[in-house]
Amino acid sequence: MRASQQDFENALNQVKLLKKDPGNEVKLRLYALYKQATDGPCNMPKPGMLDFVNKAKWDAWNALGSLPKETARQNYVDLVSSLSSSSEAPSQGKRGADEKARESKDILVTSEDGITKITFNRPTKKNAITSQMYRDIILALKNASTDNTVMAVFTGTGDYYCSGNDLTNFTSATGGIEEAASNGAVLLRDFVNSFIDFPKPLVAVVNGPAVGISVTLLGLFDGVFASDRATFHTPFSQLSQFPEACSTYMFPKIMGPTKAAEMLLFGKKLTAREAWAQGLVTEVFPESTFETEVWTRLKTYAKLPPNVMRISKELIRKHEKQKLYTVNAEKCAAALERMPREEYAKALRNFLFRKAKAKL
Ligand SMILES: CCCC/C=C/CC(=O)SCCNC(=O)CCNC(=O)[C@H](O)C(C)(C)COP(=O)(O)OP(=O)(O)OC[C@H]1O[C@@H](n2cnc3c(N)ncnc32)[C@H](O)[C@@H]1OP(=O)(O)O
Repeated sequence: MRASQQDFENALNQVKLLKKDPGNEVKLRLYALYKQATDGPCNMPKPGMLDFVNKAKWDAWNALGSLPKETARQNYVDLVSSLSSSSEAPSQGKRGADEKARESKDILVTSEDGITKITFNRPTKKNAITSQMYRDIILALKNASTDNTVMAVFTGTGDYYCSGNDLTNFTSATGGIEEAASNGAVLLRDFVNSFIDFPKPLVAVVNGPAVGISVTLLGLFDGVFASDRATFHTPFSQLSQFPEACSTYMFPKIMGPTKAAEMLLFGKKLTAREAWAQGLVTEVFPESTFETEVWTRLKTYAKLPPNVMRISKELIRKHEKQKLYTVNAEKCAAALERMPREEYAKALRNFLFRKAKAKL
């Protein structure tokens, strides 16, 4: 099958997220194929002998002669796909071997009655998600995809469901904010893809306030059961960040564009009942009976025929999957290229030093 314009655009985003520098030779080839696919055969005057960089680029493009645009586009997509898989394969192999045995204290994974329960378990930090927790969740979902789990359920320990990304995650990166942004973008892409790909029913038991990525992800869940104590807050503009987890696509679909903008642009915090009225939450329960009622319900659902639920989910998700990957890759690329670094750094400083300021 020929690569479409959309495949080409996905590949352009994919290149920005490569974990390893592919080297000059490959970069020249990518440049040449890109130019051929977009502008056609080389039409630039030859640079002078001493203009080494532009001369090398011109040579690579010119060498493609009259290769048709469509073929160049296909070759570009194929080359990026081979680079993406070769840069990911070794680390995934390694991860599979040593992470399986890892005990995670901040993400608890238990299995009972066909339900794999994945618990944010860092209550002293309101269950903020560290880089390791992202990796633990990717692994937990991968395992639950293939073992005898019927459904996976997320919940939190303590008074919060989850306070979102740990804002100190990338402040200690040795390579500064650029390295932090690049590592964060790759981790985020893999993390969100693991929710897009999860093949079985996925449910959130929102026991308390939810912030940031723990809210945006809910658009990818099949059921969201909330205590009436829960709130839903996405303060992205306040933090100089862009909404992630495909929420720019899913939230307008779920609640309509103006209500989605109220959350994602203006950071309006919703009560559980408001979130239910917008369609983000399936059902709200009184705090006093929340745990008993929800878990009784989920145990009943987990007795439904697993294969039928899996195939139904596949039929529901199938037409959206490619779109979701694209939206996810776009957001990660935007975080790398378009995030206003100064404003973000200022928002982080405000959070990190807020307690000291409050004492003044
Ligand atoms: C690679 C993937 C990148 C994905 C990006 C995702 C984007 C997001 O998720 S954006 C959302 C980020 N989250 C926030 O902005 C919330 C920040 N936290 C707060 O506003 C408040 O802590 C709170 C409203 C959640 C709770 O306030 P409260 O006064 O009740 O408690 P605190 O004393 O503030 O918190 C207790 C303790 O927990 C630490 N903490 C809470 N949330 C976070 C967090 N998100 N990151 C890091 N640390 C957090 C807080 O600093 C306190 O720690 P100390 O007791 O050590 O001071």
